[in-house]
Amino acid sequence: MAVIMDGKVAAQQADQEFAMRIQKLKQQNIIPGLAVILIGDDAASQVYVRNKARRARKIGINYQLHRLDRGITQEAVLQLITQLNQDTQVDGIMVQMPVPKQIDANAVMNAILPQKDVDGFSFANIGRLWGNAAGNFPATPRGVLRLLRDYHITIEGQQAVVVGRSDIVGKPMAGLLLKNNSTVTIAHSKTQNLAQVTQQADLLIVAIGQAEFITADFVKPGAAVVDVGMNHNAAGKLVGDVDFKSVKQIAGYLTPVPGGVGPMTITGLLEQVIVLAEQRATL
Ligand SMILES: Nc1nc2c(c(=O)[nH]1)N[C@@H](CN(C=O)c1ccc(C(=O)N[C@@H](CCC(=O)O)C(=O)O)cc1)CN2
Ligand SMILES: [Mg+2]
Repeated sequence: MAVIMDGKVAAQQADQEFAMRIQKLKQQNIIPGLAVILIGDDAASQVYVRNKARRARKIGINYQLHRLDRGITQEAVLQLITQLNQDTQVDGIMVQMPVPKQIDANAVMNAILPQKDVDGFSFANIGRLWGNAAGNFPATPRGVLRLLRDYHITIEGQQAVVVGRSDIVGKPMAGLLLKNNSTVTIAHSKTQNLAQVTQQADLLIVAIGQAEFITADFVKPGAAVVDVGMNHNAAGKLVGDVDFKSVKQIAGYLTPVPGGVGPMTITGLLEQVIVLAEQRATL
């Protein structure tokens, strides 16, 4: 039976560490600032943004939410970003995804100053990730790495398979695993013989957006399996991309949904904000 990697507990522990780091910054008169832009009324986004606000404020981050109407123009969003780019109290800016159709997500993300782009979605930061330079990297992959480390799971030299190639999770996850010396394969919906590929994985990271798709026959015995998926099954229950019941019998480690990667995504974001404020403190 797999060890269940508890993202809620790991996130609480991280928050304690973050609160202490922020205390130190406050002694230097630095308060980490995070500005979140939420466009429209996507129901899931409202929940995530609320969770971010609660955790950010609890540890002492100066959190500001900018709620924009679903019909807002791209120009108005860019104007707000310009204003936040210039605000010296704001260390990090992020635009909650997804955005409405009239907004060009790439244009918006690239308008954020690379050093304030806490999501690491701008081309400048993507280049830094793959160019092996220091930069801001996406929250979910950061959170996943932290969770693996908290459970003392070896990353270096291991066969890692990332299933999914999204810009938010799959690609940056692969980049960060490579940076940490895993041997990395990216598989996706067009991969042939997917089970044969995933069966090689010591670290299996799944982000394909298909409810309970990865069953025990995809998993190497003893592997660490990380489920990034969030789907609603036929009964309306929140489930991951991994079939928890069967995979639990064969994996060495497994994340639940909910309570696995989700809370660690917020951890990854908060940590990036604090790192940026710590950099400001050294200026
Ligand atoms: N600009 C960004 N947009 C989005 C990101 C991102 O990192 N940057 N990631 C996701 C949404 N997300 C954070 O923004 C996020 C998703 C899920 C959770 C979470 O805590 N999930 C809970 C379940 C919550 C529920 O009941 O629905 C869990 O898994 O336990 C936090 C943050 C897409 N957009
Ligand atoms: Mg998904």
